[in-house]
Amino acid sequence: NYYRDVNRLLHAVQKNATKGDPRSVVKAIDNFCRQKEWAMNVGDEKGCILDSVVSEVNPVTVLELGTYCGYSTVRIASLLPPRAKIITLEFNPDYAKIARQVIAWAGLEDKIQVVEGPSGEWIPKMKEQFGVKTFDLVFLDHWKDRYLPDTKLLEDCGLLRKGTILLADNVICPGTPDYLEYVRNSPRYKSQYFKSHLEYTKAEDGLEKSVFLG
Ligand SMILES: O=C(NCCNC(=O)c1cc(-c2ccc(F)cc2)cc(O)c1O)c1cc(O)ncn1
Ligand SMILES: [Mg+2]
Repeated sequence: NYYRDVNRLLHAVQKNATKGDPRSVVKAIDNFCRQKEWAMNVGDEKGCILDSVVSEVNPVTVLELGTYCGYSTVRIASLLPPRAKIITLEFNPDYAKIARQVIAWAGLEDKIQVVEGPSGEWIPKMKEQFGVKTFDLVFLDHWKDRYLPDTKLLEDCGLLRKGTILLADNVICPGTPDYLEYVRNSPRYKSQYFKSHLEYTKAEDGLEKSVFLG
């Protein structure tokens, strides 16, 4: 089952990665997923696109929707300036448990807050619970049918500012058609597609980068 798999992924990190070295944690997960068991991390190919967007935005406040094992959380956090923070939401408690341990192995606990529960319930509480004003970068990688409702929720809660970047994984596979249609046709976004492949496979997938225009 899914939980046993993610536990084996954690053991591969603890066996093959150097404690406190985020890039070795990323490498260990990619090697495990290529050689042993596929897992739904953003992966190395799309991960490079994620890295370039994070480096370009240089965000101080990041929201990640969908932590899973913490692969992209570690990838993003390893590129952030000293005081920058990531809040990452995960619905599934088993995934959250593994992610906290992967994040600890990478030594990035101080930059990352893992929050368990449904994104639809937590987004409206971001300001009061975490003292967030607006997000500089949002990485969407959770349930594909939640991308659009959660984006509208972020707008309605005033958590996006002029220039906030939304970066969405899996817009082709598994696909997020309603979200794509929205960000590509709404006058409030400027959208761009980065063609790539589904993690660890040859299937097409890609990231959609959308700038909120206010
Ligand atoms: O599964 C939960 N989240 C992961 C969302 N992510 C995905 O579903 C995902 C899936 C795929 C994928 C692609 C091809 C394929 F054949 C199978 C899966 C790839 C990805 O890159 C993802 O990101 C989940 C559980 C739960 O109980 N509650 C809230 N969320
Ligand atoms: Mg994904």
